[in-house]
Amino acid sequence: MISNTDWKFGAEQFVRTLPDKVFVHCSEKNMFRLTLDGVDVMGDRLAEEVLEVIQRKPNLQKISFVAHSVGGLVARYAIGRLYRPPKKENVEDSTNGTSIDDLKATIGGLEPMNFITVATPHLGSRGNKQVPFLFGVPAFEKAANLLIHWIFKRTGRHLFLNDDDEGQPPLLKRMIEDYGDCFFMSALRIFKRRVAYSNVCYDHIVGWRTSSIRRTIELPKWEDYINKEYPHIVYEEHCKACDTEQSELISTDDDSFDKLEEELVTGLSRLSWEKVDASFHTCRQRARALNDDGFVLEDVPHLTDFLPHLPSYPNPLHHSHAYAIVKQTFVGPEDAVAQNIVVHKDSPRGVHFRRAGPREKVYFMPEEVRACIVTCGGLCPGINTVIREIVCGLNYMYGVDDVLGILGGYRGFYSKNTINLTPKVVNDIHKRGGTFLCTSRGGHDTNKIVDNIQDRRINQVYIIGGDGTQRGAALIYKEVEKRGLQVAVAGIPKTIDNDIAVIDKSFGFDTAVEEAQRAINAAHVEVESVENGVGIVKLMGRYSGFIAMFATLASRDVDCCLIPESPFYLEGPGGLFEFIEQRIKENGHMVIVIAEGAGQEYVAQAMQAADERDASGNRLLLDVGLWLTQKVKDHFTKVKKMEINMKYIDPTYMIRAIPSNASDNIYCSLLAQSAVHGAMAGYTGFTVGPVNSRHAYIPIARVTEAPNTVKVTDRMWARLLASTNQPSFLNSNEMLPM
Ligand SMILES: Nc1ncnc2c1ncn2[C@@H]1O[C@H](COP(=O)(O)OP(=O)(O)O)[C@@H](O)[C@H]1O
Ligand SMILES: O=P(O)(O)OC[C@H]1O[C@](O)(COP(=O)(O)O)[C@@H](O)[C@@H]1O
Ligand SMILES: [Mg+2]
Repeated sequence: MISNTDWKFGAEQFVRTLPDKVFVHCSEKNMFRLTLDGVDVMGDRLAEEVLEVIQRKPNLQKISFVAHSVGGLVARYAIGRLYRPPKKENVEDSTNGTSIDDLKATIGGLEPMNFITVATPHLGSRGNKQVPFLFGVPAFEKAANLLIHWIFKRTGRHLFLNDDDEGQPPLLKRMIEDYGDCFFMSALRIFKRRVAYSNVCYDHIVGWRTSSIRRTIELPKWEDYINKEYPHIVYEEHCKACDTEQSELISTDDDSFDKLEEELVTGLSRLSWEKVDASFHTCRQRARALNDDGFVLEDVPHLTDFLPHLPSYPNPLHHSHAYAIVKQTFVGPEDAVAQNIVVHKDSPRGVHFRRAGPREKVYFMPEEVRACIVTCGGLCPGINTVIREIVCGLNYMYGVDDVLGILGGYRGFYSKNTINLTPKVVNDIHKRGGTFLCTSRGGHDTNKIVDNIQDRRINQVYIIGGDGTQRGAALIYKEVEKRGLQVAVAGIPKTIDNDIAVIDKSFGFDTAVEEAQRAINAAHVEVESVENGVGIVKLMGRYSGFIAMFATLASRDVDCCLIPESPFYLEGPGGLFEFIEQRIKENGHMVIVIAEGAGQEYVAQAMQAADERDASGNRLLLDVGLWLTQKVKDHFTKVKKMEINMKYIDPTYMIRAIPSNASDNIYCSLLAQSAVHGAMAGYTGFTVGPVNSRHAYIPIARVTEAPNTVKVTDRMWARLLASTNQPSFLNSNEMLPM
């Protein structure tokens, strides 16, 4: 849905692009309920408004119209009123004696240039699938025809072609001729270009045919068309003027044939039109849907979306000796990464993301780049590797040497201190855990951050952080776009919990799983060495139990794994106590791994704790490991009168604080390089990450809209249950009192 604000924004951008050359007036005379007054009444108002503007701005020479929806019809009516025919008294050309038009026809005295309509119902809206939300059901369309004037008043009658002012033909029919003192067609004809933009799908009010002035039988070959620059444009056609006589009208017995509609198509086709079909298939960012095979590109924004005249330069990698031998140095402009790689023979190709990597052209001169890096949220192994590789990647691959480290998370943007990051400064940091730049939660103020970006003349922002951080990055990108700044915003997803959607896994997760083995192993050694030993290991995982699940699967020493996604209960048949007893009897000991977010409601109940939040708004977790240890101990000593040896290990922060392992180090380097390539190539508002093992640029909203959680209905969880043979706690709905 395009709103008033969107148009105002577009107008501002247009003026910004051509300062002093254009004046844009956004019509104000037909707002709100005034839109119900009828196309003619609104057209008269618009004509008056245009004349007032022309009077106020005597230097104007040319005029163009950009009109949306019914506004396109109103504008067509208005130009019919504003048309000024060529002056009659033609001047005699003294050189060859021929007569020439000294003055051409005008629109209100100005030279007509572009007449652009966007989703305008040129053929009206009655029947024949012209209003998609009526689903093409004739009964609905007939009912709408009868009822429309109750809702949309006079405008409704005009759109449904059932107006008959004093026996005159419907207005839209009158508008395909010069009619009375309105020069509808003459006016439209004298514009240099007429352009009709239409939505191929997902426009529930104005169908594709009526907005693109086409007959049902005229289906364009969308599948053969590719627009590399604007992927949401799925077809463009220059239709020449076609002067068909009314008698030659195409006629058919088909029910859907509507004579009046046919007359409108024929009438308007007497003029040439540029027709542009757009598809915003997923309603997310830029996306392109090709009609036949269901290929969808969920694209990321590019700086040229809002700075169309940004110059580009050859990628310096053209001259890199390292890349000289690579067969394909640059990623192809059409390369995409499929989100789903398991498909059926006939299934649509589905969602794809733009493949990450270096591009032929870059939109920054290396010496003009001032980049900054910020790290936010909790720690995670590998952050320093990402920082190091952004700095080195920018420097070694693109010759950028101005990189600032923002200290202490988002709030570091407001502090005076930054640190200059050079390859030398960051040379060894990947060997250390934590973040060289420090981090924080909370303190995100979009406007203040973007003010600082502007003040410091930063033009590339690399933001390393989890879901909260990426939400903040999306706001920064939006504000940058609103201000029209040449600033690329790149997000690098970080979280030890692996709770970020779309990407295969987050960096540091592997390291965490590996490190968790040491704690599990310690617990196992401890409980094996005593009688009736029960070990509990708490691992991180606020909402997602991935670390617990993978650590359990990897270790094989774990008897039971508890995660937030799979509720458990303690007492009664199928409960945890029963299982512990059984395992102790069988093996003499047992090990439980519990993710910190599991069973929180029980702990909160037991401790009568209030719902507390951290500075970022994340729920503060209660210590479920401690609670469970106490519960198990109480149950066996007090109820079962059985001596057990409890060992509780909480290695959470120890795991998070270590440097990344070898495979995470490589992963972090690739992430950083992909981010650098993306920003240099002018992409912005993106998160980078591997999708089915290939790095891709993903719209930020896609990774933040829902967290990645363990699907207990997937085979992976079944594998875990099979490996531990623990209860599935599936009858947890019939939970017994704790
Ligand atoms: N919805 C949000 N909008 C803007 N900024 C946010 C949002 N959620 C979190 N942030 C900011 O992102 C940073 C890190 O968020 P947090 O949730 O603590 O960690 P993580 O990004 O690792 O999930 C904090 O500075 C916080 O203020
Ligand atoms: O104590 P802190 O530093 O606030 O962090 C604790 C939380 O951070 C996490 O590591 C997740 O951090 P993020 O939200 O930054 O990804 C959780 O596993 C844990 O619950
Ligand atoms: Mg988070």
